[in-house]
Amino acid sequence: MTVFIASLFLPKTVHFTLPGTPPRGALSKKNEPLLAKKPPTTEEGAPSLFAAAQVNITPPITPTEERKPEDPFVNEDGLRIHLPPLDTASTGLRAPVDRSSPTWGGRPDQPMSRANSPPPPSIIDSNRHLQQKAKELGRQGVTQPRTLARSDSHDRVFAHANWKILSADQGNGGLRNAAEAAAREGKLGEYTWVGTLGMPTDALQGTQQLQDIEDRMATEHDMLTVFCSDKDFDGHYSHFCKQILWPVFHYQIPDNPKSKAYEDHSWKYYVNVNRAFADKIVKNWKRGDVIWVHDYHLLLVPNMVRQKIPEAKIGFFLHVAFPSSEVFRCLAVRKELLEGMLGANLIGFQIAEYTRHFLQTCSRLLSAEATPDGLQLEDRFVDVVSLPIGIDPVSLSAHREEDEVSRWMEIMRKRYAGKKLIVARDKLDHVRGVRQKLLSYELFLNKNPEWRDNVVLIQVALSTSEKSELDATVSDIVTRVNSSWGNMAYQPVHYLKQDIPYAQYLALLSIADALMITSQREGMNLTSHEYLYCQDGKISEKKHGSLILSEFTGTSSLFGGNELAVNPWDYNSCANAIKSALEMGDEEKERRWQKLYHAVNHHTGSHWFTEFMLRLDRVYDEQHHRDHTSVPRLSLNALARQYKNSERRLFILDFEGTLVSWGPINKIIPVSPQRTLDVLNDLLLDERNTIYVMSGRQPEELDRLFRRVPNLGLIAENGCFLKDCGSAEWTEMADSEQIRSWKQSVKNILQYYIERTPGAEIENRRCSLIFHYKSAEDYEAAARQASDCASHINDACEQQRVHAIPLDGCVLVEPIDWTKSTAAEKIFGDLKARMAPDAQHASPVDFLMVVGDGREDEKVFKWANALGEDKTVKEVVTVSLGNRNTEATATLTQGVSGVLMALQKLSQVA
Ligand SMILES: O=P(O)(O)OC[C@H]1O[C@H](O[C@H]2O[C@H](CO)[C@@H](O)[C@H](O)[C@H]2O)[C@H](O)[C@@H](O)[C@@H]1O
Repeated sequence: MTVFIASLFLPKTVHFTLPGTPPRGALSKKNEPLLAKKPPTTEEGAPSLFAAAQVNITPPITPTEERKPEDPFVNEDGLRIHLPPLDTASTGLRAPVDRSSPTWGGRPDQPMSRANSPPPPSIIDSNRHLQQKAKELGRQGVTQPRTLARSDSHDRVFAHANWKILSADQGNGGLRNAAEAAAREGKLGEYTWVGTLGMPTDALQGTQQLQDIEDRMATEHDMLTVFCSDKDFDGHYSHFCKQILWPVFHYQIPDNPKSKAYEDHSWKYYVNVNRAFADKIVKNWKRGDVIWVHDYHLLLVPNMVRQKIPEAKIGFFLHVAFPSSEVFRCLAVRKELLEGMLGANLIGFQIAEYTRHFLQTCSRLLSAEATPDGLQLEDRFVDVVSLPIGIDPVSLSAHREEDEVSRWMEIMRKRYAGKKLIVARDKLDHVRGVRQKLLSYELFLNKNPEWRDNVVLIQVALSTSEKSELDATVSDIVTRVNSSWGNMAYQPVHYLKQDIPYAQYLALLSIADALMITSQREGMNLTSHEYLYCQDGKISEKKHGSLILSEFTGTSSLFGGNELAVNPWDYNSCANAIKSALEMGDEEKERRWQKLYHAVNHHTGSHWFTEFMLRLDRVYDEQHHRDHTSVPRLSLNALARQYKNSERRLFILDFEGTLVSWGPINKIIPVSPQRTLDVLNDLLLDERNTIYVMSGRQPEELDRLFRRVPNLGLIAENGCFLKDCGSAEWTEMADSEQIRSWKQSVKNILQYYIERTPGAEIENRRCSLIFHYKSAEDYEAAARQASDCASHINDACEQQRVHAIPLDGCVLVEPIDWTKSTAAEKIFGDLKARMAPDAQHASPVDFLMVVGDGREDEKVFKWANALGEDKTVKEVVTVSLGNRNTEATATLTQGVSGVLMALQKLSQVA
C-alpha cells in the first residue's frame, strides 16, 4: 500500500549547470573561504548582520545594457534573479517551515517560462506606468533593465546542460517536515510525492532529458513528477492561485472590477493543472493505495480522482484559512471548488473555525446537509476534521546543534549587545501584515521614548510575486522610523529584503526577546512554534521570550491566551503589546512560555500526519460500510427464520417512502392505501407483535390515516409525539416551552425569506416549521434563498437547540433533542418497565425490526444495531430502502411493495 502525497511543489527540483557557469555545488564551495573570513565590521566594532549575510548569499546583480538579450540569468522582465539560499538548494539542508516562494520561472539555473498569457489589466497599467517612468529616467541619463525575450538558444542551452536533483526551496515546509517525521518514527510506510518541479519545462519538451528527470525523480526519490505547460502553470499559480484564491481565502476580496475578467481568464489553467495531477494519480493508483491531496492549489483533484476511481481512499487538507461563507460566496467558481473538495472521504482544516465555515458554506451554497461530523450528500457522506499541523521538534533540535548556528548567535549577540531584540520573518504579502507591524512599532517608539536606542526590530521579508507597491510602502516606513529615531550607532529597524540561511534563522529565533507576527489572516503560523521551541534556553542565555501573535492566525487558537494576542489593525494595542513583551517580568514570561511550549510539543507535525491518516482509515471504513452497494440484500428466508424463533417482537416502521409511496409533502394524504393497512392488521393478529409507525407528519394526520388499525403505536413529527399501542392519547415528548421560544425566532427569519420567494410557503407543524419552495415561481432563485435561509437559522438559533435541514424542495426546521431514535428509546424503555419485576434484567423483546428510507431513520438503525451488537436483543434486523449510505444491516431494492411483501410473508409464518 502506498500513500500518495499530492502537493503543488515536490520537495525536490532540478538545477542545471550551464556552460560557462560554475555548478551550484562549486559556487557554494567557492564561497566557503569567504565564510571563514571575519565578516566586515560596522563602526560599532561588531559584525553587521547585513554585511555578513551578504557574504553568505550571492548578491543580486543589477542588469546592464551590455547584457545579451538571451542571457539565461535574466528573466522575461529583464530582471536579474536572486539565487536561492545556498544551504537549502545546494546542500539539501532544511529551510524554515515557512519557505519562500520565489516568482515562478525566475531562477537562473532553471529554464525560463514560455507562458505568455495576456497579463491582467492591473499589470498592463503598472507596466505602462513603469515604461513612462523609464522614459523619464532615461531622459535623466539613468539606465533601466531591458525586457528580454526568451529565445531558441535559451532552450537549447537547457536542453543540453548537465543537471542534478536538489532540495526545492519552495513549497510547504511544514508538510514535508511532518511527512519526514512520521516516516522516521515508523508511522508512515511507503509513500510517494506527487507534484511539479516548480520550474518551467516547455524548453525541455520532447527531450530525452525530461524523460530522464522524470525517471530519476521516480526511482531515486519516490516522486511522481506532474508536467504541465508553462502557460498552464503560470495561469494556475501566478494568476488563479495567487490573485484570486490566496486573497479570498485570507478575506481579501478582489473588489476591483478588473479582477472578474482576470478570474475568468485563469480558471481554465487552474482546471488544467488539477487535471494533470488527477491523471498522474489515477495512472499510478493501485487497489489499497491512499491519496492525500494538499492545499488550495489542488482543490479540484479529489473529485477528479473520484470520478475515475469511485472506491479510492482520498483525504484532502487545506493548509490555509477557510473564510466565512459570506466571503467564499464571492468566488465565481464557488460551487466547482466545493464540489472538487467533496470528492474526498475526509477533509481536514487547521482549526475548528475553518471547518465550521466550510460546513456552513456547503450547506448554504450546495444545500448539503451539514452535521458536526461532515456533510451528507445525495449518495455519500464526507467527513471533516479540525487538526492543526505542527513542527518537527526532533529535527529542529538537531539543527540547532550545528556550529553555524552558534557562530551566528555569537555574531548577533555582540552586534546587539545591550539591546532587546524583536524578530520576525514574513512573506512580503499584504496578508502577512508586515506594514501593520512596522506602523505599530513606529507608534511604540513614538509613545515610549525610554525604549528608543534600546530595542531593535529585525524584520526578514521574503520575496513574493506581490506588487512593488507594498514593497515601497514598507521600505518608506522603515526609512521613516530609522531616520526618526536612528543615529550613527543605532538603527531601530533592520529590514532584510531577502531570505536568510537556516542557521541564521535559528540563531535569530534563539537570541530574540520577542517574536512579532501580525498576519491579517493565516492558516496556522509555524514560525511561532519554531520560535517557542528555540526559546528553551538550551543553546542561548535568552529564554522564554514573549510571543506577540495576531489573533487571526490558526496558531492563536491553540495557545489559550498565553501569547500576547493582538488585532493587527489596532496599532495602539499592538504598540502596547510590544511594551508588555519587553517589560514582562521573568516569572510571568516563564509561566506563559511553559504553556505555549507544551502546546507546541503536543501538536507536532508527526502527530498531525499520523492522526489524519488514522482518521482517514476510520472514516473510509465507516463510509464504505454504509455504502448501500456493500450492504447485503435482505434475505427473506433468514428473516422468516428469525421471526419464527422469537417470542416477543417489536417493529418500528417508517411511513412515507417505506409503507406508502411519498405523498405531496405539504399536503395531507387524502386516502389511506388499503394494502398497507391490511398488512399491518395481519401482523397485529399475532399478540407477540408490537408495531410502531414513525413519521414526520402531525399526530392528527396519523390518527386519521391509521384509525382502522387498532393497537398500532405511532410516532409523529419525527419523535416529538408518541402514542402507545392501544392508547387513545398522545404524549408530547418535546418541551413545548422550548419549541414555542425557537419557533418565534425562526418564524421571523422565515418571514424575511418568504417575502423574497414568490410561490414559496411556510408549513407550521406543532414542533417543526417547513419552508416549501417546490412551487416557487423561480425554482433556482428560491433554492438559493432556501440555502441562505437554512444557514441563517443555523447561525442565529444554534443556542436554541434547533436546526434547519435543506431537503429536496424544502427546508425543515426541527428540534435537535427529539428524534425518531429518542422516541424509539422511550418505547423500548416503557416496554421494559412493564415487564415483571423478576424479569427486569431481560430484554422486553427478542426480535427487533426497523425499516426506513430517510435521513431520520438512520438514527433509529444505529440505535437498534447497538442493541443487537451488545446482545441486549437477540435478533435485530435494520433495513434501508434508499440509495444513500446507510447504517442499516440490510437493503431492500423493491421499494414499498418489497416491504409490504416481506411483512406479509412474516404474517403468514406459522
Ligand atoms: O505560497 P504558496 O506556494 O502558494 O503556498 C502557500 C503557503 O503554504 C505554506 O503555508 C501554509 O501551510 C502552513 C503549514 O500548514 C501554514 O502554517 C500556513 O499558515 C499556510 O499558509 C507555506 O509554509 C507558505 O510558505 C506558503 O506561502
